[in-house]
Amino acid sequence: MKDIKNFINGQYVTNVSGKTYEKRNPVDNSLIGLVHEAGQPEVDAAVAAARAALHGPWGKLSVVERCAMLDGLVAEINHRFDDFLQAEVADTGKPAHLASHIDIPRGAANFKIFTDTIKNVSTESFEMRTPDGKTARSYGVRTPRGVIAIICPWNLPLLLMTWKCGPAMACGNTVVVKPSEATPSTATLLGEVMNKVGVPPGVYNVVNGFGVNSAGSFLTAHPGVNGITFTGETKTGTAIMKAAADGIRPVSLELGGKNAAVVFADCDFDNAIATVTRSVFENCGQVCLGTERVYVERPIFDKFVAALKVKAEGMKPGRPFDHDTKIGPLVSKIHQKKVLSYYARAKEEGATIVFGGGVPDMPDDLKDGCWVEPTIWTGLPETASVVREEIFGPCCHIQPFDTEEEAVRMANDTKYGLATSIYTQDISRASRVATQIEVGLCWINSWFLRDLRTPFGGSKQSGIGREGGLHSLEFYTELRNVMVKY
Ligand SMILES: O=C(O)C(=O)/C=C/C=C/O
Repeated sequence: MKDIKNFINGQYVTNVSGKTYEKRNPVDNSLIGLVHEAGQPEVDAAVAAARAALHGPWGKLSVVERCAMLDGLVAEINHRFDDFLQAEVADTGKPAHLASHIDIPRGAANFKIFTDTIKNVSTESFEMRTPDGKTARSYGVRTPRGVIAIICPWNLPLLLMTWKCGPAMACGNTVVVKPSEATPSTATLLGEVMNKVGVPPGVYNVVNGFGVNSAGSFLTAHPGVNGITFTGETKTGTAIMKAAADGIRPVSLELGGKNAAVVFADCDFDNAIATVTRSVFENCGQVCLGTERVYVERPIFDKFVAALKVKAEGMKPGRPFDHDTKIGPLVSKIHQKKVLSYYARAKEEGATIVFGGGVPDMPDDLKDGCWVEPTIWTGLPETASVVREEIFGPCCHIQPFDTEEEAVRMANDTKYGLATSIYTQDISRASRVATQIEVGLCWINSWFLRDLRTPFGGSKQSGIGREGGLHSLEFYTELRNVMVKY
């Protein structure tokens, strides 16, 4: 059984309270280990260590020296690929082939993109004539924002944590990470790698625990935190934004979504089916960019529904390292209960259940896992709960449309604005629709393709700010203007 501790000032520590909670494997509910819950004393210690590290050896490194150290981190994460893979799969239950193609490679790539970017960034400079006939020159200076609180989710634990740690540390900040209580292992393991490559103590800290009245709220309320970056549900984002207001701390928020796919009759049908299958069911539907609303032009509606049903039927659930496993469980019993409540709601509201809608019949040794069936609905109005609310499971509702205007109106009819995918071979229509849909990210004939230099983030209630490439500088640095007269 694992002993999952906090990582503060370069040391693995338990806590003053002695409080622990069980971390169970979502595949079969077996006990993975006990997590030592960080309380106010541990959060205070982590923030103090991060503050001290800003002014220690870390703060004295040049940007090139800092990026060289982080490149060592990239190599060590890749060297310990299997350790991260085992930890991530145990915490989440996701298929090993998914974690080994997405989660773990991105754990390293999320540092590399920023060590490549940050050391090549320049700042602006202007010259002006002064009223007394002399000259004045301005130049920009970027400095680290300070201590960054990183609150990250359970669906892509390593990916989404390093997507924030990468730019934060490359820009010279120090961090206190609060992983989801459901997935503490890879963030905690990363502490070993930080020590191995010589990242000074206090630069990277991990406090494990829950949100409300726990490590999460202690951290976001802490006056020693200079900025808060969060990926997760919109209602938690609202609470974090309120906490950040005290002390005027900036936030970078990537929140919930109710993402649409818009499929026109002229699409490459096989590509549309294959890609929508991924965007609905990948990671058991637990991807913030995933699709839960599918709009299909009427001439191909029946054909599309039938083809997606065949894909859902082929989604064999199973153990992560079984080669024929196509889909894993949800991350926890709590989340399984939430998703099944929406499955029941859809039935009550009169949905046609094309496929799924319940719990798959699993072998006895897996029956106690957090399993749900991949599910497809049709026949509901746009006002139905499963069409309006984020479920975050392997499910979607498919709605026919007759005109481009109708498709855009339905896709935009949501408080969210994270991601959309559009399927058509008419490039003019693709661009026309893509610029009308109110989201932060729009893929055409594709999904979840990621160029890490591009702006990433949500519109409306799906978030604030953009992270990626140079865009991360806005949140992870302070920009100072210096003027000299001569
Ligand atoms: O790909 C990324 O950088 C990213 O942030 C993915 C987010 C997925 C959320 O569930």
